[in-house]
Amino acid sequence: MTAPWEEWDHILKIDPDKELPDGVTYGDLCATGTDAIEVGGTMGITEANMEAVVDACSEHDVALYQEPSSPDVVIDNEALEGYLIPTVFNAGSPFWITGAHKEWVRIDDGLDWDRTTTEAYIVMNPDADVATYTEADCDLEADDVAAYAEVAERLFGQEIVYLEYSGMLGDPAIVEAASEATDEATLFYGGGIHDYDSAHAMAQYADVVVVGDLAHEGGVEAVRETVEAASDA
Ligand SMILES: CC(C)=CCC/C(C)=C/CC/C(C)=C/CC/C(C)=C/COP(=O)(O)OP(=O)(O)O
Ligand SMILES: O=P(O)(O)OC[C@@H](O)CO
Ligand SMILES: [Mg+2]
Repeated sequence: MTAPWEEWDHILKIDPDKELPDGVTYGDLCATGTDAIEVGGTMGITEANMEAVVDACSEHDVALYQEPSSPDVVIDNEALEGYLIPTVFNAGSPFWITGAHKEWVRIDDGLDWDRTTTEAYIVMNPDADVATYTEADCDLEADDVAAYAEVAERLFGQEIVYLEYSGMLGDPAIVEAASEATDEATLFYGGGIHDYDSAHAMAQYADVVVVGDLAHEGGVEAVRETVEAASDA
């Protein structure tokens, strides 16, 4: 059976702790042509702000996924297609690799495994909240990244490898290296995509590009351009 993300080119990541630009609604963002909305962020995430965004998007015809940053913000909402759970391969503490996951399973006894998948994160921008939060070792060359991607796919059976440059545009040569190192896994790229060209540059090598801050800082047209670039690439 094909997983949904194998068919995707573009994800819009909405951070429930951030405002939308003036005049932009969640409905407008859902209608940009993106393949899926991922609701998540690192700081300031609560069950309440997660619910609010999921409810606002649920009236629109787009696949909705939650990407929780910790077990206590996972919500049980029928509008969700599924849960994409990060595990940070280059984290400084095992808590962000398997520890938080163990706590989640220990505390919650009704997990919906059929709708739950992990994302094997490789965090690349040392200045991003997610890097400080997980104490990630971002001092990685292309061959390190390629090796992490291969380990994620081959040794850990990860369906999704996520190259995360949150807040900055990454190096296309590194995205290319990760792409060459993966075969079955779907490669997500996220970070700094702000227009057609930046989306196109990353989508040449990544299977799926993730656009985050632009949803909060740009306009609907800017997001739409990135959707077009991802499908053209
Ligand atoms: C086990 C469960 C349910 C959760 C744990 C999940 C893990 C390991 C989370 C650690 C990595 C993390 C915080 C992922 C969240 C998604 C993400 C990277 C959002 C973008 O981060 P930034 O752009 O740095 O954050 P802000 O935009 O909020 O500053
Ligand atoms: O916010 P930006 O920089 O677009 O990054 C997108 C996403 O990868 C963040 O988790
Ligand atoms: Mg961000």
